[in-house]
Amino acid sequence: MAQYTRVSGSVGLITLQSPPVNALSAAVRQGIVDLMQRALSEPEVKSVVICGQNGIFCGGADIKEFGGQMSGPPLIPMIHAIEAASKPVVAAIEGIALGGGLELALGCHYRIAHSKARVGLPEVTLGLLPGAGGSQRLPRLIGVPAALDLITTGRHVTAAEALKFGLVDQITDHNTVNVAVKFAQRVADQPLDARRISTYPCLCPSDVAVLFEEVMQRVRRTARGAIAPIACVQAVRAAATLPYNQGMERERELMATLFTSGQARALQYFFFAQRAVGRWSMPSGARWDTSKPRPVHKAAVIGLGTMGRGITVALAQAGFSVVAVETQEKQLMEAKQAISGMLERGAKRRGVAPALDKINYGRNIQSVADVDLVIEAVFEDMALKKKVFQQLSAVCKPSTFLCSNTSGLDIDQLACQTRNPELVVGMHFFAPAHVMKLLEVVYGPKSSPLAVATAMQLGKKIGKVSVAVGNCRGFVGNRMLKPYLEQALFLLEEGATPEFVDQVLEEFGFAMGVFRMSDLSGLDVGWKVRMADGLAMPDPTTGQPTRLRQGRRYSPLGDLLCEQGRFGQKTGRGWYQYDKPGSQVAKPDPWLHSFLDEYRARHALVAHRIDHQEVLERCLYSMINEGFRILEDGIAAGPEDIDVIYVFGYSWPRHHGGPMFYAATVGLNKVLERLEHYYQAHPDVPSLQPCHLLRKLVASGSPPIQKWREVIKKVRSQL
Ligand SMILES: CC(C)(COP(=O)(O)OP(=O)(O)OC[C@H]1O[C@@H](n2cnc3c(N)ncnc32)[C@H](O)[C@@H]1OP(=O)(O)O)[C@@H](O)C(=O)NCCC(=O)NCCSC(=O)C[C@@H](O)CCCCCCCCCCCCC(=O)O
Repeated sequence: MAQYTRVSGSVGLITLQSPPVNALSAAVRQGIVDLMQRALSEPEVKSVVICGQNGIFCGGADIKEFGGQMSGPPLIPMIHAIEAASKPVVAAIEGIALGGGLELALGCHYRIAHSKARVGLPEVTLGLLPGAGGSQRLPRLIGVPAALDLITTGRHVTAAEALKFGLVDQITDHNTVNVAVKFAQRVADQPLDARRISTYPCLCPSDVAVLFEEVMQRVRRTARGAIAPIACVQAVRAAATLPYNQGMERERELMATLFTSGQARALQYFFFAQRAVGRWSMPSGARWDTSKPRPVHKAAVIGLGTMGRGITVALAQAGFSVVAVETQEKQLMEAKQAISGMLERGAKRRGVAPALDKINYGRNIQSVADVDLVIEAVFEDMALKKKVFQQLSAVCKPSTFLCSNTSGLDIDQLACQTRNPELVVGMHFFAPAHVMKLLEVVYGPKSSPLAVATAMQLGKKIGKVSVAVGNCRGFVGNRMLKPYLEQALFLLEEGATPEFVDQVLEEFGFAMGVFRMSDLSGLDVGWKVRMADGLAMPDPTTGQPTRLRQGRRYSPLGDLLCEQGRFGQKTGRGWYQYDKPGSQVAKPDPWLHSFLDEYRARHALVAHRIDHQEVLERCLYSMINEGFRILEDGIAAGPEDIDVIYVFGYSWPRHHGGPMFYAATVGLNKVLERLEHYYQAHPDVPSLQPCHLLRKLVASGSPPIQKWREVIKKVRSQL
């Protein structure tokens, strides 16, 4: 919807009204078309201002409409009509002008922005391109290099940057609509020919062909199989090389391909999934909208290893006072230096002062007595963590929230060490903690909704996408990783190489295949966990068959490498070889290939040809199967939670939507059928046995992912 008022006698003011972001729904587009006609037909009206209600210009096309039948006036002719109008039209940009919102503003003859406004063309993040003329007008207005940057990254720019680009004509700190109205009055009689961007020539640098080639190569390298960034470059190339009308035709063709693509559907699903995880719920019925967080002013971090340092930086950068504790003097000094460096580099990048004074360092746990919330980040050892929680419970004020950054240990056991177990939750950060967006907030059986709400809010304040999950070994992310890693090792036993498995996973879109990732994070990390679990013991000590543990197939390959001191990048050898310890360039290692041959011979394993499909299906479907088990167990409330965790925490390619969305795209019946096939071939691998919920969903006709929660509820109520 849109509203029309006449202001100052001669200005027609059109206000977009569609909360929360004034998206260009069919009703809004209809409103604009009707009200533009009215403004143009009223002789007293000499110029027009378009603005949005509640201090927000426009968040772009209404993404919710994309899934269904589009109705109402189309955007492109609407914007053309505005540009062709005989009276000046001024966009008054407050808050945001994004996507179709900015394209609307580009169709206006002038743009006035509030100094705090942000503008951009983020369509690429939704699997689209700026398909309402944005790919053709923006390069004509601000030049090809800047337009390529904005359109291929989808980044939002500040009003100041927009002014520098020439994207807006003026910025103001005052009431933008009032300033725009005055401006509209001033330009009422000005000729409009020079204000219609579609008539501008597209100014290109002399080496434009080289520029496009370079950008295309960069985009292909970083897109990890996403098609929209490539289409964005092609659309801007059309602006640079073709007359406007032909460029628009090319934009339409490219958009038509993207609009109906699976990638666009996945990315749009993911847009809403990211927002849905904020509306958390617990099996007890506690919810985000009925649980109030308590404010946190001062926090503490215990243990300043890699994780503790990153968490300290994230808290300080967000303005929290932090007490950072490390008991060993030498480690404390090293940590202080490292944290200061991280803060200084971050501040330099963002053009602000480093938040060094937000942190007080100490060696004594007593120094956290008055904080509101503590995040324990000591070594991943249950006995050690229990001791720390006992100390914290004795030292801190009774209302202090005690959180653990464990990546998978039992939160309940930690809660049991404290006086107030209801104030204990997991806050599982991902390394590097000041960079990675994901935070798993883990509630145990005793955690209160207050503690969950507080940790979720703290996560939001430090810029994380926080997902509330239940307490189980590995929580959501690491629990699903286990069958994935396991399958990768089994594939090596059966004849694959690390390079081949990684190549398949990287072609699928992971930033790194499983073995390169394992070399990066260090093979010894998992080895220590397996030792603690009594799994990684050499046979003579336990009398266990090498390839069987607790009645299940087990691959000791990772343990055998660790026994040889091959811990990955840091030792210069792992699943790959590196020029020197610490080097990041992974090279296939002939030693490893011989080692695998000998291993197979020793265990009478006959290598068979493993193809692309088998790698993908076994690695991904076993992980997805665990995802269904997690939903069945109530550890995650819905598939969106799992998908957000995987995209933000495990580099799952966003254009595949996340593992659960991917399963829906592949078809649940196909996933089930392939798991059945592999389980039959490997009956000693329980993670390949299709879980009950997956069977139930297939039996219910494989409903769309948005309806899974209903089936999950039924399955859980029958447990
Ligand atoms: C706007 C934001 C920055 C606000 O952030 P904030 O943190 O304040 O709030 P939230 O993110 O939580 O959002 C609040 C609330 O609003 C919902 N929402 C936000 N934006 C939209 C939107 N654009 N549409 C619908 N809903 C929106 C959000 O979901 C929240 O609600 P919820 O209930 O979920 O909590 C931030 O929200 C943001 O970044 N928004 C997205 C901005 C964006 O990406 N805009 C671009 C949209 S795409 C676009 O504009 C496309 C246009 O270029 C062109 C369209 C042309 C269409 C032509 C179609 C041609 C088709 C051809 C097909 C041919 C086929 C054939 O030939 O057959």
